[in-house]
Amino acid sequence: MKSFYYAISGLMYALRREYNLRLHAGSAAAVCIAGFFLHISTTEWLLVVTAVVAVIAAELINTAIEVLCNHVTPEHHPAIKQVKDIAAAAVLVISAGAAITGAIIFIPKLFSL
Ligand SMILES: Nc1ncnc2c1ncn2[C@@H]1O[C@H](COP(=O)(O)OP(=O)(O)OP(=O)(O)O)[C@@H](O)[C@H]1O
Repeated sequence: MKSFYYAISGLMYALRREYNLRLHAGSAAAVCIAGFFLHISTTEWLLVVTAVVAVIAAELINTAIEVLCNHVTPEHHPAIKQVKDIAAAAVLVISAGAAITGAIIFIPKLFSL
C-alpha cells in the first residue's frame, strides 16, 4: 500500500513539474472521449490505451531522468545534455508511434461521419 502511495505522489509531482506531461494527459483524455463518441472497437481501444499509457510512462521516465541529472550536476555538462536529449528522443519516438496509431484509427472514422 505504501509503494502505491509513493507512486501516486511521484505522479502528482511529475504532473506539477512537467507541462508536457499535463499536455499528454489532456490529449489522452480527449482521445478517450473521441473513442467513446466514435464507437471504436475493442481492438482499437486496446491499441489506443496501449499508446496513451506508453506515452505517459515515457514522459514519467523522462522526468525522473531529468530530476536525477539535475541532482547529479546542476552545472552544464556534455554528458548530461546527451542523457537528457536521448531520454527526450525516447518520448518523441513513442509519441510519434502513438500519433500514427491514433491517425490510423480515427481519421477514417472522422471522414465517414
Ligand atoms: N546540465 C545540463 N548540461 C548540459 N546540457 C543541459 C543541461 N540541462 C539541460 N541541458 C540541455 O539544454 C537543452 C534545453 O533543456 P531544457 O530547457 O528542456 O531543460 P531540461 O533541463 O532538459 O528540462 P528541465 O528544465 O525540466 O529539467 C536540452 O538540449 C538539454 O539536454
